[in-house]
Amino acid sequence: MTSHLQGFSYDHHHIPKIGILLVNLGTPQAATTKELRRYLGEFLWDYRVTETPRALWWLILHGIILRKRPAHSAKAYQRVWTAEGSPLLCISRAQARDVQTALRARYPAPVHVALGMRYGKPSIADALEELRENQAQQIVILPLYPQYASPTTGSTFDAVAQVLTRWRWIPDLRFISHYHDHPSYINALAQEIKSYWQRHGQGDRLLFSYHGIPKRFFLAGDPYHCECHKTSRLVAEALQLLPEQWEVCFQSRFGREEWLTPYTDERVKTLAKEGVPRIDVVCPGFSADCLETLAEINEENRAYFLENGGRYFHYIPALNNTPLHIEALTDIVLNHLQGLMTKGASILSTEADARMAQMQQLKDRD
Ligand SMILES: C=CC1=C(C)c2cc3[nH]c(cc4nc(cc5[nH]c(cc1n2)c(C)c5CCC(=O)O)C(CCC(=O)O)=C4C)c(C)c3C=C
Ligand SMILES: [Fe+2]
Ligand SMILES: [Fe+2]
Repeated sequence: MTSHLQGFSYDHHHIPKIGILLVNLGTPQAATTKELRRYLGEFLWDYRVTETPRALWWLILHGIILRKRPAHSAKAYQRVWTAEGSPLLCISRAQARDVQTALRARYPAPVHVALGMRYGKPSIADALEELRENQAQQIVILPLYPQYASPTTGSTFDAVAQVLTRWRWIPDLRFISHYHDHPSYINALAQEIKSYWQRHGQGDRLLFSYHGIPKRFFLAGDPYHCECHKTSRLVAEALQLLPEQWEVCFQSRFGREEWLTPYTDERVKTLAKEGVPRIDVVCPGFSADCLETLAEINEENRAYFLENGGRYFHYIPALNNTPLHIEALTDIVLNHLQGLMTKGASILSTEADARMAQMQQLKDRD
């Protein structure tokens, strides 16, 4: 079926099939010391994560870290583990399913969404294979890290590129390197916080807590710190908060060197000691609840706050697969798909929109 609107010849069967690759960090397959040793060994061997000379790091990793940390981490994972396994994996699966449903409702060509984990399973290789089997001709890669960081987003790119070195025929590709200021993402955060406050009341201070990175990476030019601050400022503006009502802090430091500051645990203790009775903590850098939010924030930092004289500690859950988050992720993908569709044609973005509408009409006629 061919249509000749606005000078474009458009054959419905030539609308390319789209593959979406959602990626998150990954998680151990069981909350056991043995599996944690394997998982942490893979994760912490990634040069993007440590940027330490290999020979030296091998000695530190195998001689020190992998002796004690796996048992300690296994205990932490056991506290958050569910009947269906790791929360991060369960939630990521639900996100992939729901984004696929939403995209199929909004995009006129066949869409398949696959989930890949940077470390562990399902791997990025598994997910790309799933897209290949579904004959995806164009692939959009969406790492589920709103703020770009080399150890997370950059490492995802490396892993995708590594798999593609074995592909004969490389599809059209689009890599979404960040969405820290996308209006739909900011809106989802602001609405979820507002709705939380409507149900539980609003605290005296809102802490935006992000996973840290070594300060060394920031000084070398990683945009992560800046993007965390921008997300927080945009959400605070959307909520019409005064400067004294919110602050940014960084959690989950690892190793001895200095990381991004202020540290979440120190701020939580200080606020309690200063007599701030109630704080709300939100973690916009985690697209899904995981060990770092469920155990570190909602258990450990809650305890620090209450032990030091704080009265009420409220953790506002991650966006997970809430409808507004799915809508935001779908919007982000669609923005990039429009870019892919206009490839090779010199048309303005308004005309690209018109073409989308035209394709939708073709679909409706089927
Ligand atoms: C959201 C962004 C993340 C950044 C940036 C990040 C950097 C980073 N992380 C480590 C070390 C560890 N992180 C661990 C867990 C973990 N980290 C993220 C996200 C970011 N990390 C998530 C979502 C998770 C949870 C995974 C889960 O299964 O629930 C761990 C493992 C747990 C533990 O043993 O503490 C380590 C180790 C470094 C070194 C780093 C930046 C250089
Ligand atoms: Fe799938
Ligand atoms: Fe981490």
